[in-house]
Amino acid sequence: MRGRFLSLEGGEGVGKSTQVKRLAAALEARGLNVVVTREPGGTEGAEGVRGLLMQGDVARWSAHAETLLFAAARADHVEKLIRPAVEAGSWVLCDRYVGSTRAYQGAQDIDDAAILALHGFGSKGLLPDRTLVLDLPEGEGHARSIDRDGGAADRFGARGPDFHRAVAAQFRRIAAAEPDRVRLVDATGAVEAVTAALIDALADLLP
Ligand SMILES: Nc1ncnc2c1ncn2[C@@H]1O[C@H](COP(=O)(O)OP(=O)(O)OP(=O)(O)O)[C@@H](O)[C@H]1O
Ligand SMILES: Cc1cn([C@H]2C[C@H](O)[C@@H](COP(=O)(O)O)O2)c(=O)[nH]c1=O
Repeated sequence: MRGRFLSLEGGEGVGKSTQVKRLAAALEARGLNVVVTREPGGTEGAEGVRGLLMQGDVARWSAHAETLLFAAARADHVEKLIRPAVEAGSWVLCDRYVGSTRAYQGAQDIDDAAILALHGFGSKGLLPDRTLVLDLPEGEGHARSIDRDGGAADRFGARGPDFHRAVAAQFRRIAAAEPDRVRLVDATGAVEAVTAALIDALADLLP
């Protein structure tokens, strides 16, 4: 039987990595076989592209070049890991996916239709069965990231508050436009409360 494909999305420091692990444990406790992965990355080739994307100066890549690199990494990830695992019956939990391209590159004026067309070409348009977008009030994710990293930032984290506000707005726009597939989840509570809210937002998919 086919498994399921779920993605966790949201801005910097909202708790995606924390919740992917907790959600995986909760699904495994229900007897499901779970594969945890992330973007950019997840396969050897895509992790190589991650290095190119995350390191260096903010201006190292234009928004257009960045969009192509994310799509190329995703095509490899989908072909070699995500699609085979779902077809083999696993539940794949992905920390970021094409929603992040729509939000982060969309926030740099890359057209949403162009991103989806590229996704159609590179990854045969594979979309998660459910995308869970963790949402925090402005500045809270950044504050959590500073606590976690002590101020060190990659090419995206280093951008200013206007950029991160635009990213959050894009995530909210996507969730409002696709309410059946994409759910906005309040990430302000304690980790246990956020996990419970995520499981709630998946209830109709669970066996
Ligand atoms: N519900 C929560 N309440 C308070 N702190 C939290 C909560 N969830 C996660 N954190 C903490 O916030 C920090 C960021 O969490 P995490 O690394 O999971 O976020 P992320 O969304 O994966 O970040 P990034 O986008 O930068 O990869 C970590 O130090 C984590 O322990
Ligand atoms: C998949 C994807 C990611 N990004 C950005 C978002 C983050 O700033 C980094 C990834 O860092 P993380 O610590 O692993 O969350 O990359 C993006 O701009 N576009 C994308 O498609």
